[in-house]
Amino acid sequence: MAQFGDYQNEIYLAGLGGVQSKYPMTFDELETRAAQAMPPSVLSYVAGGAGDERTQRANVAAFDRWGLYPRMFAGAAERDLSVEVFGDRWAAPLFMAPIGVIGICAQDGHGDLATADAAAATGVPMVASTLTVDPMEQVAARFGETPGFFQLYTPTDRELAESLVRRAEAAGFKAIVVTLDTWVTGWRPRDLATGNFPQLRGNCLANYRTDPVFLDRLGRRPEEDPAAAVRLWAQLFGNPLTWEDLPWLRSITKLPLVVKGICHPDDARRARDGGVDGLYCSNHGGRQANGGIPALDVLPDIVDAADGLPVLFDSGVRSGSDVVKALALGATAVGVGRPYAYGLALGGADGVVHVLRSILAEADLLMAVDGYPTLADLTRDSLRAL
Ligand SMILES: Cc1cc2nc3c(=O)[nH]c(=O)nc-3n(C[C@H](O)[C@H](O)[C@H](O)COP(=O)(O)O)c2cc1C
Ligand SMILES: CC(C)CC(=O)C(=O)O
Repeated sequence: MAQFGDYQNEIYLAGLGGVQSKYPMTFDELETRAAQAMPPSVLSYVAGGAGDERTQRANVAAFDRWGLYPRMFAGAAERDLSVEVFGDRWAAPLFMAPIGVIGICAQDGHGDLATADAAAATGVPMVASTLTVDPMEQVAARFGETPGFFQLYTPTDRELAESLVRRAEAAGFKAIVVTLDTWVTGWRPRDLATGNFPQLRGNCLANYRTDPVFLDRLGRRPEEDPAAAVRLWAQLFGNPLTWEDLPWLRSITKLPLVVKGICHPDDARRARDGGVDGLYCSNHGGRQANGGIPALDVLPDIVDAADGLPVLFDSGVRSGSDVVKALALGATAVGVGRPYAYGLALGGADGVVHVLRSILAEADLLMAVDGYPTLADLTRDSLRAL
């Protein structure tokens, strides 16, 4: 049976044949090399966070406070990392978190399509942002057999929101992920310093300029007046939802509904009671609020409050061992964010595939050497607080 850890052998065999991997093997080197490959404003957009980025750093550091117990005589020669998520069996509990305007991270500007290609090649699902550079239908068409989710930034115009969701359903997305923490962007000093953040807007309109409701509101073709399209987008972009809106959100799709940004157990309980199908514990990678709590620290409380509902998790995941720890703390599946954006900057779809395969290989080999043959073997008791 093929195992994710086999990627290690491939790399060693290539090395024996005199071919060294063209991609970095650690996150730090990945970020350093990607930084050289990206235009400064794109780099500051991807790498930066809110305020002095304490929460962003704390997300990463939180993983250091847990250690995995090694278990012997466990016979983990073969591992099964597969997991069922909303009726689909994924080969591994890993997915690509939504990254708005990810297209601009690729050298050719079509990073959404390249990310979808990487999803098809690896079986690792992509959560496509509302803010893609290419329309969602084109992104979804590249998924192959791999399921994909659509992430909704809920516009103030309900009809527009419903239209985006209808299109996502028709395009074959398997779930709707509504992001609750970014109806306005947080204070982001790096973007403020480059002053280029607004330019991103021109690149993130694909799903709007192809939407009948948006076009109706615009009243003319976007090419006729691109600035007007950007203005309308900015005006409609973010809706500060309240609990009163949850029944409406629930009503606009038959697909599984997941809410992203849940970091308090009371919110988790209330969302569960409101009929969502999954919770997504994330603090947006520290890009929205600084001075917050590392997402990993609240994950166990969210899992308890979820009371059996699937819990997706991201924020600070940099390696396979991070993935294993988040799973042991109860995540159903774990999201990779910035690392795959850097892979994209270095090698397009191929670079993303390398990042995902490396993370999966490390997770798989850790489960092998530490004696955890299946995900069910990973529990909170597998971890010791350091
Ligand atoms: C450049 C960038 C753009 C993002 N855009 C979105 C987005 O469009 N929608 C969304 O829900 N989250 C977005 N996020 C947040 C990610 O989904 C995820 O929560 C975050 O990257 C996790 O933090 P990490 O990358 O440090 O692990 C974005 C993150 C980055 C780095
Ligand atoms: C353009 C932004 C609103 C996308 C986003 O969610 C982010 O930058 O974190």
